[in-house]
Amino acid sequence: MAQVKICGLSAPDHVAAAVDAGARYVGLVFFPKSPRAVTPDRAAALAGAVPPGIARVGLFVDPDDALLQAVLATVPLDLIQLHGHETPDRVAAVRALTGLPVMKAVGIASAADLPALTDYGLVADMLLVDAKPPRDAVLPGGNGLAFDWRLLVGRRWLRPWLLAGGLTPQNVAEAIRLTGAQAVDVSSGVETAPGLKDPALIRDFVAAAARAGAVGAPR
Ligand SMILES: O=C(O)c1ccccc1N[C@@H]1O[C@H](COP(=O)(O)O)[C@@H](O)[C@H]1O
Repeated sequence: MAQVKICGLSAPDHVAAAVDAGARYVGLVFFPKSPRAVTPDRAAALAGAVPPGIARVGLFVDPDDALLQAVLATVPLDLIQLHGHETPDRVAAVRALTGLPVMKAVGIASAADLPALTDYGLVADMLLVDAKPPRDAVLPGGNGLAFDWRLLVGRRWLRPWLLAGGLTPQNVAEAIRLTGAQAVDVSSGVETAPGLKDPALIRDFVAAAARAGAVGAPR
């Protein structure tokens, strides 16, 4: 059964929908340019409504130490997601600073992007294999863009990984079947407008991922 992360939750009913549907991870975005961004106070209230056993993931884009410390002083997080241009050294530094496991996102557009997953696997606790954003994109992720999943066939990395990028209730089963992903991450694909999560789409997504994972090739 594939595990699911629902990212970009910004309202209590989004969190309730993700929890009720069976998500294993919930994501809170601390990147001001995102339509899903939350303040630390709002995030603290949302994180407080997440039951034990579901990981609260804080998503950051090239954060400085001050931002990480300010958020962590207010918001109980279980995992840090780095979704910018953080170097391997910076990933290691964020782990040391926060004392939390770090998931590093790597953007994929072609086979030339795959070695970065090996490099980051040496320092991160988890990997997020996402679509590479277009050059002029405002957001480095959360754009609803998929990549060619066939690039991942037969690949293995040092760390547990999640597949992301343009996943939807309609395509997640095929993505899992092709890549063998044991965990998937979604934001735009369970929204009716940027930042507006839809409980029915969240339910459909988790159900589709669970069904696909039950018959998919585990790794
Ligand atoms: O969701 C955002 O707003 C976001 C902002 C900045 C960096 C990453 C962001 N989201 C992450 O991107 C993946 C893919 O999103 P999508 O499903 O294609 O919309 C998502 O899973 C988030 O982890």
